[in-house]
Amino acid sequence: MQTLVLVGSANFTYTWCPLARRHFFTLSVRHRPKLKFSTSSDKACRSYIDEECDEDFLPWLEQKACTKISSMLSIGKSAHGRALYASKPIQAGDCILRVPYSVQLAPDNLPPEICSLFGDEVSSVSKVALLLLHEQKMGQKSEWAPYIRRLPQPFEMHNTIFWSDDELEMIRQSVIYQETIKQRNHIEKQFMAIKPATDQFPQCFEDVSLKDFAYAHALVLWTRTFGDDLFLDIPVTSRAWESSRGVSMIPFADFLNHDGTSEACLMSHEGKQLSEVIAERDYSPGDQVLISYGKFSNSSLVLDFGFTVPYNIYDQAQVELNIPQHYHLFQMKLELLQRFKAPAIKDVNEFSSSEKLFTIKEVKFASKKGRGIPQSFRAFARVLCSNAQELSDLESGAAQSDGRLARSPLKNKSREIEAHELILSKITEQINEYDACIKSLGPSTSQNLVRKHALRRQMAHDLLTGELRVLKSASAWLKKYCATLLEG
Ligand SMILES: C[S@@+](CC[C@H](N)C(=O)[O-])C[C@H]1O[C@@H](n2cnc3c(N)ncnc32)[C@H](O)[C@@H]1O
Repeated sequence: MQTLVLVGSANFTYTWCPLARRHFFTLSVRHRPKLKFSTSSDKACRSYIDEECDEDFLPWLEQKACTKISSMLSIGKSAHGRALYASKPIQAGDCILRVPYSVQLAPDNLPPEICSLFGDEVSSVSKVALLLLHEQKMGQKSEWAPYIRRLPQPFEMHNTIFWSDDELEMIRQSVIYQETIKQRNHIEKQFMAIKPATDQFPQCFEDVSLKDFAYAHALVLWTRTFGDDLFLDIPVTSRAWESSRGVSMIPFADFLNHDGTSEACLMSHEGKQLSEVIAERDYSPGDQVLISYGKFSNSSLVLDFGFTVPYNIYDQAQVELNIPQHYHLFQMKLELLQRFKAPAIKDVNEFSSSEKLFTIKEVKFASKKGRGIPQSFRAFARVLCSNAQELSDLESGAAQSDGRLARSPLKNKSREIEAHELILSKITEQINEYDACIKSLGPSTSQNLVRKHALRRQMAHDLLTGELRVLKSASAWLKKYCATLLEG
């Protein structure tokens, strides 16, 4: 992306785009729709405008907020649903939208008599999900009706929790398969937790099923990305941001679509009690304005947002190392790894299960250090391949340095090769499985596929090919590393 604008201050909190805590944001212009240009730029950007939504939505929201929200953006239609387009020339530094907290939907919008019945186990996301269902049930009487009816319908949602068993089978190879099941279980537990309270208000929640709740939950969704040290424990939401009011849905701003290469982000300004987006560059009328939801891999995107991008530079793959309990000096190695608290090993249970999932990112072939393959993974393999004397050397080496075990190449070259070949063999196994899985997806052009299934098949393809690309990059680097050691 191009120029960056410094807009941060102590009063800003940056959410929804968790990594963009760098105090600068950019907006990007992509997928400019084919416009029928006329002499008037105003006319030019009208051909893709969602007339029905554009005419009443913003005036309604501005009236509710008692303030101007945007004079520069129009609501339009894109290949990815609703989107925001520049309606007039925008210059770098312009504030293109500003949504006060007062017109954001947060847990405290739920009637207090309902909220007071919830225990701590009911999450903020579940509360906002219930709020959506409550407002939906009120129909036109809801003060949020113009917003609620513009939210995607269940049939438009493609998060993996909504995939059928057959569809999920397409991605069994990916860690997303298990994450999807975990997320379904989480939603079910949340539903059980809210039910005693909602049962007391049949007028508001009668007939609300787990399916309805899962739909509303996915619109707000809080989850954690996994396997990536950078993202661990950082909340991710599908249409919601987090502010001092808790997880909040921000009407209008949530019509912005995602571009992973953009640095753009929506900022919440606690002092002014509003969320805003500042333009960092000029826009012409008709440009679609996109922001980044975060530096997410396709696995995060498909799980949390229900879409993938064809080539995702943030893709990553998980490799599992299963070590048999009878492995040479198994207990001694586990004890050593635990004592030195290698980041790869979190707790005793993980040790005794003898399994570890490592997250790999794309490795540049020319990279000297093999950036992308976690150091913890290589250290783990080094420890596993060492004999008793070498373990003792590793232990004293760690104690004398920064306390981290086996971070440098093993002195014994053939042992270093053995450790990396162990990783390589796991990755090769996985590459073969991914290859087979991708082949079994069948051709993308099959006439027999209904649109929904074709879309999900394409997502499965994007997901698997991205993870395969990452695995292959690691494999190529490891082969080169071992060959160099052999030659040396
Ligand atoms: C915050 S909403 C953005 C507005 C949305 N298009 C709508 O119609 O309301 C996020 C949703 O938009 C869609 N979306 C956003 N960016 C996308 C992209 N780059 N590719 C595909 N779908 C995208 C996905 O359905 C996603 O769950």
